[in-house]
Amino acid sequence: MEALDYHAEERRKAEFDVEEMKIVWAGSRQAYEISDRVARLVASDPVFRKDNRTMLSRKDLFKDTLRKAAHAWKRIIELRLSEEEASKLRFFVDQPVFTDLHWGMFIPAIKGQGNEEQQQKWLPMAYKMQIIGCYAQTELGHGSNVQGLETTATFDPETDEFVIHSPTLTSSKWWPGGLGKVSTHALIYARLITDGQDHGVHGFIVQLRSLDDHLPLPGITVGDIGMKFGSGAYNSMDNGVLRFDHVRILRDQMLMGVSQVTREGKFMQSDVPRQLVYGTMVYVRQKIVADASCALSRAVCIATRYSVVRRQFGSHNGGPETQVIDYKTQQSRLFPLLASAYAFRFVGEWLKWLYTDVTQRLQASDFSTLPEVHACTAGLKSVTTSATADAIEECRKLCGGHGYLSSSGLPELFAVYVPACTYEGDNVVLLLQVARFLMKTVSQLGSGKKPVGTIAYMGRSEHLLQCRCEVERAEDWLKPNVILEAFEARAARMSVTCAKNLNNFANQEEGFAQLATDLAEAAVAHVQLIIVSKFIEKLQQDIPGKGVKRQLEILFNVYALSLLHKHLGDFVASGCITPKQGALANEQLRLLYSQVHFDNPSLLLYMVLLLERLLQSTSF
Ligand SMILES: CCCCCCCCCCCCCCCCCCCCCCCCCC(=O)SCCNC(=O)CCNC(=O)[C@H](O)C(C)(C)COP(=O)(O)OP(=O)(O)OC[C@H]1O[C@@H](n2cnc3c(N)ncnc32)[C@H](O)[C@@H]1OP(=O)(O)O
Ligand SMILES: Cc1cc2nc3c(=O)[nH]c(=O)nc-3n(C[C@H](O)[C@H](O)[C@H](O)COP(=O)(O)OP(=O)(O)OC[C@H]3O[C@@H](n4cnc5c(N)ncnc54)[C@H](O)[C@@H]3O)c2cc1C
Repeated sequence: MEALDYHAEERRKAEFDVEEMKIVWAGSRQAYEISDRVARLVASDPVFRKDNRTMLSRKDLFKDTLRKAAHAWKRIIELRLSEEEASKLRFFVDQPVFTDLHWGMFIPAIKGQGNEEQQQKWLPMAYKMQIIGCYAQTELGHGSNVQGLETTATFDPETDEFVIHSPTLTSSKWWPGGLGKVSTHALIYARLITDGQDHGVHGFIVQLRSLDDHLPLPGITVGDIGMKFGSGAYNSMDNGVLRFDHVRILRDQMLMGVSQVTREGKFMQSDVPRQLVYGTMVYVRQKIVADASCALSRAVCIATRYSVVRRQFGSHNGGPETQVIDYKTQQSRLFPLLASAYAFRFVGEWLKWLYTDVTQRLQASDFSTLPEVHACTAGLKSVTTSATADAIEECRKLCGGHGYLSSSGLPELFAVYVPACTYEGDNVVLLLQVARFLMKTVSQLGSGKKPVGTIAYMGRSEHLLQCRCEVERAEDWLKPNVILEAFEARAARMSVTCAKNLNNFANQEEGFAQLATDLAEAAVAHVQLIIVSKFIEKLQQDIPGKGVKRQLEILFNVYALSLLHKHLGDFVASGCITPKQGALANEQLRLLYSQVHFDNPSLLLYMVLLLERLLQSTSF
């Protein structure tokens, strides 16, 4: 029987309800229906074709992108699509486009940092796309260090204006998406200077190009920064360079929701944390976490299908060669990636809730969860994008030579995805922000301030510092509470060890610099605990559909135990599990991969079809 027919037979036997699994993946029936509907809309529209992208010149690729953006906008208006449907349409168009920054950063920044009048002035034009904005923060000389930005905004009380200027070459704005060719306006971040005093970095709306002929306005030098990694990929985006030569803007073009400058030039810091100026980055980081599961599921879908169809070696008496999916190494490389896609999906769902919650709290001037939201968005963005970028490359390698062909889809997926490890915050820099949050929490343990939320486990560090995992047999590792305690103990012990070692240094800053690598690793342990705990919480929910919950339990165990195996050094070095227990976890992992194999060959195929069917629920 042909392998593919065989699949059809096996697929029919798949022991879980794929339609229900699709809804689990989408988050709700409504979300699934919207995605399915918009996916069909995009797939049936020839304007949105993407099979030619890697063959186009940069200029033709950019023109193609503009055509798609204009057509998409037209379809959104014609069909009166909701924001959620429009967002899905943008997702399925599936290439970096200037609208990402207009809708994803320029508008949210005005909403989050502008006052009422400014929102009423700018948002209607932005929503109608009468103006196109970009988010111009990074400069040639500074990206991670926002407080090091050099562009100046000097208040001139004579004329009630700010003078925007690029004093040095390194102060040139560099990288902003949509800046190179399209944007008419920019939200620029510059040093606010009034009465000779530097008040740090604030946001200003500056018009760059004429709304009549789209030419740069006087004092503005602007252009594209050129080709980027890969052929098609991110080259559909006009990342640009921007310099100001004493450009004058009205005082009310400084975003005044977080701080203000009066007519007399007096700087007023309202009673909100200055870090709200960073709020747009926090918003995008939480979106990037949700997007990671999509990119990862696409790569795993390609690698699974290849692994099922590809045969190599192992032919007996002229019979068919072995499917590469049968190889233990293929399974141990592929299955954790599928499990990660679901893990990132669920933690992304939770993070979206956390972000919505903090937004509501901010409206009531409740800043209590801001530090945790910063740590969670920074940490999860760092860990999920690093893991996803590595996973897409692993999927390429899982597909042999074919994985290197553009037509496999993997090279383009990789080239578009990998900058996610850098933009919206370099992943190492963000981990160090998480570490700062962890050290602050540990330092407050004795103060009686009870840690809450994702850091609550630190309140049980007494216990976690000496507990021993209750694992005598491999199957003990199938208990969620055993896994959770192991991950909590690892995270707590790594943080407390760092905190103790910091005390060996003359000052916190010196200690932080010397122990940065350990601190980053402690941050990863904390973030991986969050992902594991949110997967467990998902499994505690009511999950309808025959066999759906069972499959998710298998995926949870594959995710958690493959992580434990990968970081076994941390777990053993921190003493929370013994080498023997580590070996039992690995044994259980092999059983998870191959338990179907021993039952009977067709069941192995069934496991693969299970993977495929799981993936079908992701690849809408
Ligand atoms: C098809 C067509 C469709 C058409 C139509 C469609 C319609 C469609 C409609 C819908 C379409 C929708 C599309 C949407 C797409 C979205 C995705 C887009 C993709 C993305 C694309 C790419 C975007 C890329 C953009 C970019 O890349 S944009 C630039 C990103 N750049 C960075 O990310 C800089 C990192 N660096 C820093 O963030 C800081 O520099 C630094 C390190 C924190 C130090 O900051 P510093 O001020 O020095 O502070 P510290 O001294 O370290 O800390 C001092 C104290 O403040 C604390 N604290 C620091 N922060 C924060 C903080 N936030 N919050 C709270 N606290 C904080 C810290 O905990 C400490 O607290 P304490 O310990 O004192 O208690
Ligand atoms: C595709 C793409 C799109 C982008 N879009 C935009 C946009 O629309 N708007 C915008 O404003 N910016 C944008 N950026 C810029 C992006 O935000 C920056 O590249 C990013 O913040 C990193 O800053 P940097 O490039 O200056 O690197 P740096 O901050 O100089 O970091 C360089 C290296 O040094 C390391 N490093 C730096 N500081 C530390 C530290 N304290 N401890 C340890 N290691 C450290 C980092 O890990 C990194 O490896 C984009 C970038 C890319 C690649």
